[in-house]
Amino acid sequence: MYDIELKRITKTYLGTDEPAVKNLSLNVEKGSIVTLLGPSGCGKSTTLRLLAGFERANAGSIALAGKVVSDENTWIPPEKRGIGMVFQDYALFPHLNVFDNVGFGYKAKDRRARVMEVLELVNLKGYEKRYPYELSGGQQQRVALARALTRRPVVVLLDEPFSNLDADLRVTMRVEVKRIIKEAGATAIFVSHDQKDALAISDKIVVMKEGVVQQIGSPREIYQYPQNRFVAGFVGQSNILKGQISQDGTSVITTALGTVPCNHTHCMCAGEEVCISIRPDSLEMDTKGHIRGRVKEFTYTGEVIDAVIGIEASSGEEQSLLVHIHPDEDIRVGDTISFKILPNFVAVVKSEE
Ligand SMILES: Nc1ncnc2c1ncn2[C@@H]1O[C@H](COP(=O)(O)OP(=O)(O)OP(=O)(O)O)[C@@H](O)[C@H]1O
Repeated sequence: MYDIELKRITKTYLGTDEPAVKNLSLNVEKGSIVTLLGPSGCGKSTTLRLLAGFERANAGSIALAGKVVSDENTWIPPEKRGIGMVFQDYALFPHLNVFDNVGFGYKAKDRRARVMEVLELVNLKGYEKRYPYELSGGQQQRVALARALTRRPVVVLLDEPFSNLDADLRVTMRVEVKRIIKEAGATAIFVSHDQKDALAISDKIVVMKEGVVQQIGSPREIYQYPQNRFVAGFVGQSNILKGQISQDGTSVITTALGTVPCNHTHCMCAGEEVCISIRPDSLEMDTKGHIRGRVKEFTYTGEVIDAVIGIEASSGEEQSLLVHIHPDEDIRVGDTISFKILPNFVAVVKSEE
């Protein structure tokens, strides 16, 4: 059962030529968390606004919990769509305390009990009488989320909810927000331009560029097996190489750096010329490895060493590869290092999206 069904949605704003969203189709299963991920201007906020009913699509249909809310002949206004929203700046009412913010617009008999229930869910019991200015950024976000959940919405929409939080709090709130949404049993759509947020929080990620969906998949699918060059470069780092599938059609690709193993064998034909994406994680230092190169530069980040390795290609030219090296290794610029390639983070990618 899908809680959200978008069918061939197109939206062109008045006075513009190019659609902000082109022919977008997406089904979201009940209780799952989906992130719309992409660079600025890719159409993710427009998609959220179409779902909320703040904008109307030029073509296509939108159904929520099995009921059409927008198509050529149907228009259900935002307040009747059963949607909870969390805005980027939280949009709390400054003159209302936490209890009244969370209970705002909720007039049912169980108001007190329901507000206390959601406050407990977001771990803010005891904060009912505080005003927004008396709360930290993370607490304000919890209030915003609680308010979005009070009316038991079919769908919760969250627009860049982590962008105002500092790095540490962001990591904590990713885990917390996911827990809260799952415990509430809500179906949620996030908008984000941050790949780490998207990978951490989502059941499914929709990668968008210029209004067009590039790939829909689980975080693991998107990271391990990006379908095109854009996804490979936008979600994480990647080395893109040209290669040729081996003539016997096995999962081996011949490149200027030698042969590369690849587990992801979709759309492969023997002898086909392809592009491959090799994540920096799939190159492992190994004295017996057949790829040898010279350290050109590196950055120590604590978790990993980001190194650029210059490798002599079969053409005689030097090719640079981005590699993640264990932070324990004591490498210097100019060192010669050998690598082997692990197939798990190698994918054939389309060059055109
Ligand atoms: N009200 C509007 N009128 C005209 N064009 C608009 C309007 N809102 C957005 N656009 C255009 O539509 C395209 C998609 O914008 P949208 O806000 O959906 O992108 P986004 O991916 O959410 O970007 P950001 O991350 O910067 O918010 C952009 O080219 C933008 O300039």
